Amino acid sequence: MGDSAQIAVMGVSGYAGAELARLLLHHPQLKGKAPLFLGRAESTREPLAALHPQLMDNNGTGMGPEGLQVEPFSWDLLAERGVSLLLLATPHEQSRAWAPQALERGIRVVDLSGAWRLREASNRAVYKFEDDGSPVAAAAQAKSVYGMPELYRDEIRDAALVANPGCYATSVILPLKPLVEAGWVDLSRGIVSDSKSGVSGAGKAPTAKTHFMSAADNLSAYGVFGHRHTGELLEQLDLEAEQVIFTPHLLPIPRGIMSTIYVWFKEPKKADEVEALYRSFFAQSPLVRIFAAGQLPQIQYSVRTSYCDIGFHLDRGGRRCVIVSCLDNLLKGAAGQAVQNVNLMCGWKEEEGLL
Ligand SMILES: NC(=O)C1=CN([C@@H]2O[C@H](COP(=O)(O)OP(=O)(O)OC[C@H]3O[C@@H](n4cnc5c(N)ncnc54)[C@H](OP(=O)(O)O)[C@@H]3O)[C@@H](O)[C@H]2O)C=CC1
Ligand SMILES: CC(=O)N[C@@H](CCC(=O)OP(=O)(O)O)C(=O)O
Repeated sequence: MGDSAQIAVMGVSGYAGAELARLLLHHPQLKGKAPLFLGRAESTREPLAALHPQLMDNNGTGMGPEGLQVEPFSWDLLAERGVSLLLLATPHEQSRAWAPQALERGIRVVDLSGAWRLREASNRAVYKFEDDGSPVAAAAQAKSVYGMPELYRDEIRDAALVANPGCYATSVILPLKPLVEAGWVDLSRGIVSDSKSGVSGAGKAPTAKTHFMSAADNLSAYGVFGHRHTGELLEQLDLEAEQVIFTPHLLPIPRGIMSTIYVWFKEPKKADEVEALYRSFFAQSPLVRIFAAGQLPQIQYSVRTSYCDIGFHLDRGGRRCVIVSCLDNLLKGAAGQAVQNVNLMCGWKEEEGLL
């Protein structure tokens, strides 16, 4: 598919859409083959650079005001332009409606929303999808691959529908997966993930929660025992609800996530064993950076990159371990991971255009 892929981005006017546009416009495999950028069906055509001046170039031929346009969405336009891969950076409900329609037309999809991430109806219930259980939704769900390349690289290559993971979920699943899979974690003591996100995680529409007066100079917890990313943790780490407590917090910064994760090991471990396990698990994963034992990532190291950074501290007894992971919610938590999936689907190097 690689050379012939015509990519389209729906939701380019949003935060994640803007990052998708930036990454794809600079992608080495897409030189001279700009994606089709789409707005709502009822929108009017407008220059991409008018919407996102940060994407303007200085010669007026490429991304400048006379260059790329954002077109109103229509399936006819997608057919006319030969779109073969559609990126949906749209709310869950829109992605839920459009992904099956794209699949029906033979168009592959990478969906950045939560519409297709969850296998279990009990975990999907948090979204209250009206079509849940319908044959169309069930058929699309059956095709959906959880878009975390570090876990599902091979399945993603051939997938028709890739469900890009949640931003918090990425920051919790990646650091826990090696430890849980190795059977090291004492699940009877439970796992706690204390996770914090910058405000762009909530999207561009201002709300009471994200209003400057609420978010600035503040730190608040929310979604306790009920955040919709909990289901992703349970499914991807094969955990029972009682085995994990995940609490998100809103940080007064524009972007970036830090998850501080507390686990007990069943048996005492040495720091170099833990580091070796991480290094071996992610040896083929160019977008995960493992910090040396005792060194911890900070949000500022991974913000505006597509990396997930992981570090840990082990206590002297070797059983209590605090793991810290950081990523940029709009990149490894959204658009960067989506482009990583596009790379795999097109047969390109996983990290192409992302380093
Ligand atoms: N922000 C983040 O950190 C992350 C976001 N995501 C997911 O990615 C998706 C996009 O998120 P984000 O960019 O933050 O959201 P934004 O709110 O910033 O952007 C949403 C986009 O969807 C479009 N849109 C909204 N409603 C409709 C509609 N009814 N019909 C058509 N288009 C519509 C908007 O267009 P318009 O400008 O016309 O309103 C805009 O382009 C969401 O599903 C989100 O859950 C996933 C991981 C992280
Ligand atoms: C700070 C903030 O509000 N973050 C969002 C998570 C963003 C994300 O990952 O998006 P999905 O909606 O695609 O799951 C939240 O907690 O709802």
